[in-house]
Amino acid sequence: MIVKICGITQPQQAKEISQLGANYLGTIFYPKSPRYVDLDKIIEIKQSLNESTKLVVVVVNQDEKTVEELLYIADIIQFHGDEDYSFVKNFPKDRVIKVFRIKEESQIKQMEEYMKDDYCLLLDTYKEGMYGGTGETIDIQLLKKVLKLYDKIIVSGGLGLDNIKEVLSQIKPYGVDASSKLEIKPGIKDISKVKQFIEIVKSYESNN
Ligand SMILES: O=C(O)c1ccccc1NCC(=O)[C@H](O)[C@H](O)COP(=O)(O)O
Repeated sequence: MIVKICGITQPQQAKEISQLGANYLGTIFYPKSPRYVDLDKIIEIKQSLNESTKLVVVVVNQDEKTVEELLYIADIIQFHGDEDYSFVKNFPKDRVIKVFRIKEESQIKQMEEYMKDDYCLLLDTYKEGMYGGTGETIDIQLLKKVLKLYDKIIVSGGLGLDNIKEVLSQIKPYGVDASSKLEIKPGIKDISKVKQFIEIVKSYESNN
């Protein structure tokens, strides 16, 4: 099971979290986010990672040229905005995570073309006026309906030490993603919480 720790802003923390065994490490290339990092910082963070940790750069409605440039640095681009399939299909699908902020079952239809083409999807909490990093727990019942249809799903949205065991007792996703509940303040992770989160997920995976 993939463990993605997102919203990293400091190279030193990136190094520590990479060494703790995170599979993916996310950086936010979206200026309105309190976790925003610019290209220079993303490069510094990339240089801090060990070989086994992939760098994910999160974008929101970014232009095609910028995404192409980001792909020289990022291992994976996470489309967290309103990007449609016609835009997303321009990029190598093994280096793409497409996000759906889920609020109703009717959205499943929009996922179908991505499912057909074996994209990795990330399902996040829907919150009006926010693209991500809400800290609010995702609708588990709706999540279960999607997981019945497709495996390659990273689950996100308000995951933390208070709920990860309960969530994993109900679902076995392709991956999990966490950000704000593992922070001291936006963009600054609580390394002890991150360590515990990764240990819980990895031990759950090996015992089930
Ligand atoms: O984290 C942000 O500030 C953010 C802002 C805008 C778009 C995406 C953002 N985060 C992307 C992620 O993948 C987060 O990990 C995901 O939304 C879950 O966040 P949280 O509920 O805080 O764990």
